Amino acid sequence: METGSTSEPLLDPHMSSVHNTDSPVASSNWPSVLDSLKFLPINNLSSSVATQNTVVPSKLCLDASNNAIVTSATTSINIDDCIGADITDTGLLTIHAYPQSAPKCGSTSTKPRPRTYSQSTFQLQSSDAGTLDLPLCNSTLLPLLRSLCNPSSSSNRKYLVLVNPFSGKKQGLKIAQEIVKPMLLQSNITPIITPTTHPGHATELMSSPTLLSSYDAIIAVGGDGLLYEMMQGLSHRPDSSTFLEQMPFGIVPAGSGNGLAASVNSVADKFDDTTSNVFVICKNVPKPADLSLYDTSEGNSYASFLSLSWGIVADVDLESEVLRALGSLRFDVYAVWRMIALKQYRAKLSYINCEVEMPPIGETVGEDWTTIEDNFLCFWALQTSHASQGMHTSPASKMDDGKFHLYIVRGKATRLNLLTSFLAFEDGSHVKQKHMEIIECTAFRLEPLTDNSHIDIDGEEVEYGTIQGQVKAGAWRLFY
Ligand SMILES: Nc1ncnc2c1ncn2[C@@H]1O[C@H](COP(=O)(O)OP(=O)(O)OP(=O)(O)O)[C@@H](O)[C@H]1O
Repeated sequence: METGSTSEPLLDPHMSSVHNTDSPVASSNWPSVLDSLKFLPINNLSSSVATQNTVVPSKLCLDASNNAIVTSATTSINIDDCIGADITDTGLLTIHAYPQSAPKCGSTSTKPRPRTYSQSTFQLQSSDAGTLDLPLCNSTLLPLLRSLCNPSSSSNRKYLVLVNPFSGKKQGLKIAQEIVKPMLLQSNITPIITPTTHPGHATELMSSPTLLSSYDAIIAVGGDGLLYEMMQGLSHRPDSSTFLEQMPFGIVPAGSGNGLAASVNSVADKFDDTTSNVFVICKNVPKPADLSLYDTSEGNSYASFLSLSWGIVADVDLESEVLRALGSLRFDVYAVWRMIALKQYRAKLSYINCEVEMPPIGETVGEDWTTIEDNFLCFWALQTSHASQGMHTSPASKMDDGKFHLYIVRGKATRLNLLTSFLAFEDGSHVKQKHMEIIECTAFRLEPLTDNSHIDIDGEEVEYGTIQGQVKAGAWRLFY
């Protein structure tokens, strides 16, 4: 709870105008029930009886100029931090908020800070000492507060929360039970927590014909691999494109890479932690995000939301599986080893940067495509800003720009060049390095001419050989 607001609150719940009046019910939209209510702040529920005699009841108002709910001369709650509200049978009103922690003393940094739970509870009372009209509070005050927290929310929402219990350090179920569930409940959303029981389970679940009618959103608690499995099921549904346009998705990080979760926090300007990802979901604003579709020479197709890598990045990602117990440290340890035992990878790369009908994979690309054949060390096609937590690999990527950004290091670069790039991925400064080529395109085809690597889509290995991909701009809806 933030304190310190002493100004007289303004009273327009839709914040469209300023009402210069002493009356707490200045707008016709503001429910008249507020006229008949007093709000007794209760900071500590266990001492509520004692405090009722000493705390002065106040009115509840909206301070439009500060975007805050004001409940006394000294107490205001920033609406942007609120995710929900509820009223108990005994008339206790609780507003659930996740304000950012206070900046360190003397700090001028504008970087996002972690959010922690702040509960503001009030005993509702009738202002004329009569009986509290609880049904009226529930039908007027509560919907108003909930709509302030989540303007586009509806009641009775049910979210499927799919959890991979074996992601990363195997914390998925704990995160779902201890962070996701309470925050969704505070937002008046019913979570249906469903653990996966085997690899491929998420793909199977996403083909269910009743998904759309059963849930209002689907939340993945795991690594990028869980969402990748879900996406393969979703992209092969007969109603795939309409389903993806209608169903909102959320990501909660519990894996070792968590590239999409980090990208979401980055574009939402949130501190990169689990609470921020769930907070973004609770604020309930799904937006269009890009998907890409890949075809392989073996006739398979894959949907992807994050990246395709070949060369050293794919080798590090896939071969480091043996070090899974190290969590995200496995990538650093294995990257050092791969740089010592450096390999050259040869390929033909073709790309185009406009809307295009993809040629069949066995046919040559059109004349308007650019083609290069060379030795490479690194080839990384990125769609989002972060390939994993702490790796700002594609600062120029937007969630819905309809583009791949190809990050390429050719074979003539040195070990030192490569090392400086890997170190610079953390803050995104590799984009300034001479040996790092960046190509923006809407589609590309990669034809490996050596068989000494892997192809990795969103962290998962696919068959090795010619592969081509095209971005489908804004093809799915994601909370970010
Ligand atoms: N119940 C399960 N038991 C064993 N493996 C599972 C289960 N559910 C899913 N998996 C597999 O776990 C693999 C890894 O999943 P996930 O991506 O969630 O975690 P991660 O690899 O640690 O994270 P990241 O992809 O971000 O690096 C997936 O390929 C999936 O097939």
